[in-house]
Amino acid sequence: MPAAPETALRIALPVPLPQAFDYLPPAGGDAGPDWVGCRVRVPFGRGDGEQVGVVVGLAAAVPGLKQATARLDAMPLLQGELFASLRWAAGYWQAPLGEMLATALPGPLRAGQPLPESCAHGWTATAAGRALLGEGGGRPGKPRELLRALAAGAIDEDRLDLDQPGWRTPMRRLSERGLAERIALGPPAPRPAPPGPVLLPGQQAALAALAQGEGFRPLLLEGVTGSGKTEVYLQAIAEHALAAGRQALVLVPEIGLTPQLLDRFRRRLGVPVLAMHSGLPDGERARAWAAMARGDGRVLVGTRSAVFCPLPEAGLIVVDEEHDASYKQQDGVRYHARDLAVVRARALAVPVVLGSATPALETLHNALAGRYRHVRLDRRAGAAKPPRVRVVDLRKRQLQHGLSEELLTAVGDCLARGEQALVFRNRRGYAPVLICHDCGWSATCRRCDAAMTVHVGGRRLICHHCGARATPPNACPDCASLGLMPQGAGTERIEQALAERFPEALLVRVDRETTRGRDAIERHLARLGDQPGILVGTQMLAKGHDLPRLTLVAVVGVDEGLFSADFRAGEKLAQLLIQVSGRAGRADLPGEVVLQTHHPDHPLLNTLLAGGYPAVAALELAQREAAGFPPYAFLALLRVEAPTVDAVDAFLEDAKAACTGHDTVRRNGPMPAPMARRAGRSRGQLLLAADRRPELHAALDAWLPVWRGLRSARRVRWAVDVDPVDLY
Ligand SMILES: Nc1ncnc2c1ncn2[C@@H]1O[C@H](COP(=O)(O)OP(=O)(O)OP(=O)(O)O)[C@@H](O)[C@H]1O
Ligand SMILES: [Zn+2]
Repeated sequence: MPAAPETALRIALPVPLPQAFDYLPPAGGDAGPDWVGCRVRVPFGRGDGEQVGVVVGLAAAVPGLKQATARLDAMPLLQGELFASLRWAAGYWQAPLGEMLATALPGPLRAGQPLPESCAHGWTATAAGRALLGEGGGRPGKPRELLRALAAGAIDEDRLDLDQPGWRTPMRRLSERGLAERIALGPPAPRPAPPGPVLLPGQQAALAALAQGEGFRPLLLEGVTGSGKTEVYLQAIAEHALAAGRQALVLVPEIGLTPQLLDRFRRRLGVPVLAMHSGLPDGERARAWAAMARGDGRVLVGTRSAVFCPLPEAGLIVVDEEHDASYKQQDGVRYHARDLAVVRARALAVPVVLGSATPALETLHNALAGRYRHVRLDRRAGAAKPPRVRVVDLRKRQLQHGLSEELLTAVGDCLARGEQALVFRNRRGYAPVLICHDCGWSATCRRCDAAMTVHVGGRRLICHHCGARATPPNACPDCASLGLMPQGAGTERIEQALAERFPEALLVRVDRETTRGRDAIERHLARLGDQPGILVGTQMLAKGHDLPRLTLVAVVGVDEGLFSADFRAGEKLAQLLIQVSGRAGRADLPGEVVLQTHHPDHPLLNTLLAGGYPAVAALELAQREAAGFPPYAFLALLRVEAPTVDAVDAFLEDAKAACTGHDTVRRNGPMPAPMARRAGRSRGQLLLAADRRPELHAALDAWLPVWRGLRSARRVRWAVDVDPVDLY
């Protein structure tokens, strides 16, 4: 009888439990250091349940341990800097290590599939296949059709997916008969990279800041829209990655990863540029991950989760639009991709560029404190001039579906010049609320503390928080009056109003209703092309695409943002206004921005108009400091939800009572969440704040285990959000 193994594998599993689990190695295996970082399949839970986990260490074997079923990697999949950074991330964002590691892996790897080959594959006709083609290609049918397609040369599998749907089965038949074979396609030949423009002094200063010194070099590149930040990224990649034989990672916000951008990178860099975003099939994402892990991939451009890519030969990390909220994951493991990117750059000892026209106040604060180098690009590159801004005072004005006569005239003039206008309204639907003109009743969601949005010209009510739908009543349920009226205007109503006023004009609406799927924005914009016309849309249009004929941006409904309770509201509103305004006049045509408001004297608007974003940032920073908010304090939010408010309150009371010691950490609450009911569940929270980050983390490390053990925790769902971006 073989001796029982003395060493067990310590395995992190993707389950919401803080601890790792010990297993014996699979039959015939000896646990040793070469297992660490490899995936294993293990029995877990009841019956024949299984999980794929990652070996995170070794432990002494004790009697009664179960045995792992299989080792899935011969070589560690997670190692070195990436493994260390993920451990750090799990600790920082208070996530179980197993969940953090699972979050970091593309789907197929999480499910236990082998690391895919990093090169693309294709199919080609064999000699026998070509001989058969010479004789006519055999019997008619799908296999013959495919074989004919291969006559001209190998076709890669991505292409086949596009052009020959359902090709795999007939191709297998061809391959079984020895007529076609699968081949690895080598990397495409490098193309000569065309030289970029001569850099402006600001751009040169940015590159010089990166070139200066060694190791970790964080740079805040604060450049107004169109000032040439992307040009800086491109040259920095060429210099610090490609010319040095190293890799570059570029993070972009979800809506910023446009085909236009990828195309620009590919053309200018002359090497293959891998992409990673939510629109790609899982297999493709795993392949990009594998290519970077093996060092075959040189440049990866991706959204939030691309921050988890292995960078064994890292040379540079870029985070574009670093202030963008989409870098923060809002459920599951609530990590922040920008912050992790900076941590990784430090661990990798490489430069990192954080670029934005409107930097997050946290980032700006780091730059002002001297922790980051800071280069400003104050002017647009090329011929484009900054747009002229006009504020339209709405007080006592007649409005047509939320639009003032000034705004409509400006749109009309723009169309008459043969140019394009963007009417921006960050609210989809027909109207934000349906009210009774006689008694003030309004239609609210039965399951949420929120008004229902009016859609389809008033024929449907939809809750934007839980998706509930309802038919509007014919009469007011409270007073039976027939005077029910949609109040305010969303994109749908604005589109209608514009169509009435400009019946001849080409109108394109871009919001979540009209734009499903990744390519939908592209298709909308292609429909508009270079013709005169009007775009109506939400935030989706705030950045990304270059629209050279767009000269007017009209902003409708900024006032909600001026009076929000959210401590970040001012920052967010200023960022949005600047991003949207930046769409006007990007080429040689001058741009104009029209801003409608009932509060033309609001300090935020005045500061923005007089001093731009830097002035707003200074104002907001002073307010944050006075109020003890980030970046001058560090926050963690305990979020709780349950079917009943009693369960929520009971847990929060217990959790707060368990917050012992750590007196420098302020406990605010328990209190209801700003939206106290959502989708039929009650929501509450406890806000923790500290002046120093280590104090906050020490408290969390002490309290979380206690919270987990509370009886009242069983009746609720709860999560800790470290550095929450919003308090909802
Ligand atoms: N040094 C330069 N000389 C001439 N043209 C330039 C220069 N740098 C950038 N440009 C051009 O100016 C335009 C804006 O540049 P770029 O896209 O790099 O700016 P950006 O700051 O990244 O823009 P955005 O804020 O939209 O992300 C582009 O058409 C670009 O080709
Ligand atoms: Zn609802």
